[in-house]
Amino acid sequence: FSGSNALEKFVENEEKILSEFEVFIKKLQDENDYLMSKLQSWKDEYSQVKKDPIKYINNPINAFHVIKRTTEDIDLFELRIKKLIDQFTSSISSIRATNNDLTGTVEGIMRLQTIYHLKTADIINGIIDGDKTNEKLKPHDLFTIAREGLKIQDKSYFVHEYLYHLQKSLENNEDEFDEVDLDEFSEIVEITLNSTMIDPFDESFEKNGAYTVHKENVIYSQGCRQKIQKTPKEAKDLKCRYVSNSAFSKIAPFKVIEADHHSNLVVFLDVISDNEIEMIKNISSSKLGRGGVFVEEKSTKTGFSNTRVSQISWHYEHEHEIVARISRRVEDMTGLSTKTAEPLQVQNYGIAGHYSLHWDHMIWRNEPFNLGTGNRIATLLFYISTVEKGGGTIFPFLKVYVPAIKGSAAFWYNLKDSGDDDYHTRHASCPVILGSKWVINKWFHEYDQEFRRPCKPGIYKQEIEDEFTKEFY
Ligand SMILES: O=C(O)CCC(=O)C(=O)O
Ligand SMILES: [Fe+2]
Repeated sequence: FSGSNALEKFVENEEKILSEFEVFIKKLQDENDYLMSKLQSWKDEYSQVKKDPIKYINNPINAFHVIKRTTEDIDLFELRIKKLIDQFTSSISSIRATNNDLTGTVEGIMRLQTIYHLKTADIINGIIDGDKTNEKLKPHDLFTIAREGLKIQDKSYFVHEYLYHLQKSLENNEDEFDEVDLDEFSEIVEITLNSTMIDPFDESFEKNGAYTVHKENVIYSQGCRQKIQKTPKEAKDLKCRYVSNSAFSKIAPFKVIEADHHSNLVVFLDVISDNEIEMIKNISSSKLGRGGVFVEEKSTKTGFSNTRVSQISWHYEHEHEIVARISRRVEDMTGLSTKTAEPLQVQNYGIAGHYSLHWDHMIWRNEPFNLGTGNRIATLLFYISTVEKGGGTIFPFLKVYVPAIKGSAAFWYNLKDSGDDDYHTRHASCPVILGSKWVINKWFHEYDQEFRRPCKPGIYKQEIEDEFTKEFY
């Protein structure tokens, strides 16, 4: 569920699963014939018993037969059926989705609801952020969503809503009762009623203890809903221009839109072709795997988290000519050296895939966060697909929303020219509502940029407790 590339495989696999299911049913039918004939001979034998049961059982051979029929013979039937089921299970085990995929997809739907304020009633009717699709949720779907929702933190508000709609449809349509296990249903209702509900649409910041987290979530939602924008006055000095940072780009300058002067955030247009994009996607497809994040404060321990739902792959210049070509281009675009940069990172987002607010640079300088060649001074982010709905990159503290448009690229400095953290560059990849999102990241390090971006004196701070924290949190 975490990448659209992987999701496409599910669709291909569904056809294979269908045909395996057909094979299985055919085998069950054959088995049915065999069992019917076995049943008949058992009945024939039993008709002997019925004539005179006491006389029958007093013969030790008959006694043996009764016992055998009701032990080993039954075991053999069970074994035959179990073997068929096992065969079916193993034939689809590597191509079916997992329970984890199911929970992840439900979590994705609820994430879209939380961030984009999508109403449960609309989702049930197939209305996705105002777009009427023909896909509706059936009562049993509501049951599954509610059950899976209970496994996810802070989603009891939606679980409650799905259950309410399920209850209503059960009342109106008696037939559907069969499809829902009512014992399990009442258990879920009870658990939900006993859990604390957090209203995801509550935008007041004064929340019981969870002040910072809550405020950050509200900012994330407001940013993705494009409610955080520069005023015309703040935007008045931003221009569109051509840049040429190298001999090559003097001949073919790049088109650039200035998005924010503070972090030199700019958006390049038409900097990677469809053909190049296809090549990149081809080399990454087989390498993509779930992207991780640091999971513990002040530790380099990484793991999977619902704050980053995407698949990534890394590519070195020697791997393929296209990687080297893009690496040369990023130097031309930015005027920075790639000598100390990280390999290209391709990232593919899946259902409601996103990357919540974060900084790209390391906010701790000491071991083990020292990258060896300085911190991540700048980021270049290519958009290699146009996302139908959602999926833009937000910089809420710069009041910038960059839409995901195929062929464009965002560039910004994570560090001030003093080398200090620029906390205002905190950014996020908004959840994809409709469509699929692919990006390429290039992270530049500080070393080797000495003459390209000379440093200036500044105050070096170890901790985040600076003016940014005071200003926003
Ligand atoms: O995909 C995006 O829009 C942002 C990705 C990002 O911030 C990252 O990978 O660090
Ligand atoms: Fe980032």
